[in-house]
Amino acid sequence: MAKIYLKNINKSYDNKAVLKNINIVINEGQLTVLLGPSGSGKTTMLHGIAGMVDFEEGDIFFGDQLMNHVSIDKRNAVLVDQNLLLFPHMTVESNIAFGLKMRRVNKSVIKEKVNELIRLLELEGHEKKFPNELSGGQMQRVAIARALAIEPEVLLLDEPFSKLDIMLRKNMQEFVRALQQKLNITLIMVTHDQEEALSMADQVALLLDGEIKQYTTPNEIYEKPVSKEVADFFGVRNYFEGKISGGEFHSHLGRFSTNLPNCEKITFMFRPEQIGFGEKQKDSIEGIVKRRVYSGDKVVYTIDVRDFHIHVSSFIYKEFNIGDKVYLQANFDKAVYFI
Ligand SMILES: Nc1ncnc2c1ncn2[C@@H]1O[C@H](COP(=O)(O)OP(=O)(O)OP(=O)(O)O)[C@@H](O)[C@H]1O
Repeated sequence: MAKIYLKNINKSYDNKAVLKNINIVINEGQLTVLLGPSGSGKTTMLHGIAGMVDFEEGDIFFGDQLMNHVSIDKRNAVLVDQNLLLFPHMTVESNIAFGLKMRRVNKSVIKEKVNELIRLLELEGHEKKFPNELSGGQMQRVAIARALAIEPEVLLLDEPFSKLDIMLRKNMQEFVRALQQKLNITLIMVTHDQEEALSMADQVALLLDGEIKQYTTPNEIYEKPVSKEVADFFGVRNYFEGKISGGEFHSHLGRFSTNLPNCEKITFMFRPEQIGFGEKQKDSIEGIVKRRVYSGDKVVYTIDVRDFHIHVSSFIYKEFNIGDKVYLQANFDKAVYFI
């Protein structure tokens, strides 16, 4: 069911378009990630949903209710960003209870709710601490607990883990994903980190220069990018251009069998892990190892093929040295292509 619908949204700052004709339906009870590089408009979009920024054109709906002129406090969408803004003079408990106190909720109900959130966010033993006595991850969990206390319809997270170190970041990613699934909340998260987006999201919207270029599942956006610019964002390094005629792909690298129909111009896309090393045979690409970069679980090779560079990643058990002659295998029947 659609929870949030942004319809024909446009926004500009100083005559520069920051959001361009955004149309997106965000599903209820799912984790949707707005992904994109710095300056692509992610935060502006999130702030627009929260009611902190007015869109110039277009409509925003929560369910079937038009929210364009509904103020921040009436939207029931709570934003947590990297600054957290916990109240420094209040304990963990008081921070979490704050929104409920403001709403004049009955004291015993507040106590019950706070205890529940302390348990849920694994903050037991920290109830009486002040924010400066907490670790980064604990502060993050308090901020999320405080946001959840008022039972928002939508939780909005803006780069929530960007200040955490890598281990804590991974823990918090797993924690928040599990929490979102357990509570079945609608969560919209902004990040520029593709790994974070792919590992956490039900749906990913890729924003480039104020436009949504693709909006789909993590698997689909990674495996089947709709354009070269989407593929580039996910770090594709190999594009082979050419034409197809008579069951063969003709390119400057040679001719390769394919079952695609004739076509004057086509670009195949291969990730480094989609090209393999093999024996010399029909359709293999002969090249020389120019560079090898070891990165723990794999080695990434740059292979020189007639002045063209092909990037191949391989598990450690296939070891080649600079100057080695190698034969590459690329399956043009299974590859993604752009026409
Ligand atoms: N209040 C503002 N006044 C003027 N320009 C703004 C304002 N807020 C954002 N911008 C501009 O709008 C563009 C998009 O900004 P936004 O913060 O939405 O991008 P972002 O994708 O969230 O980037 P980041 O990951 O760096 O936060 C940027 O060029 C930014 O400089």
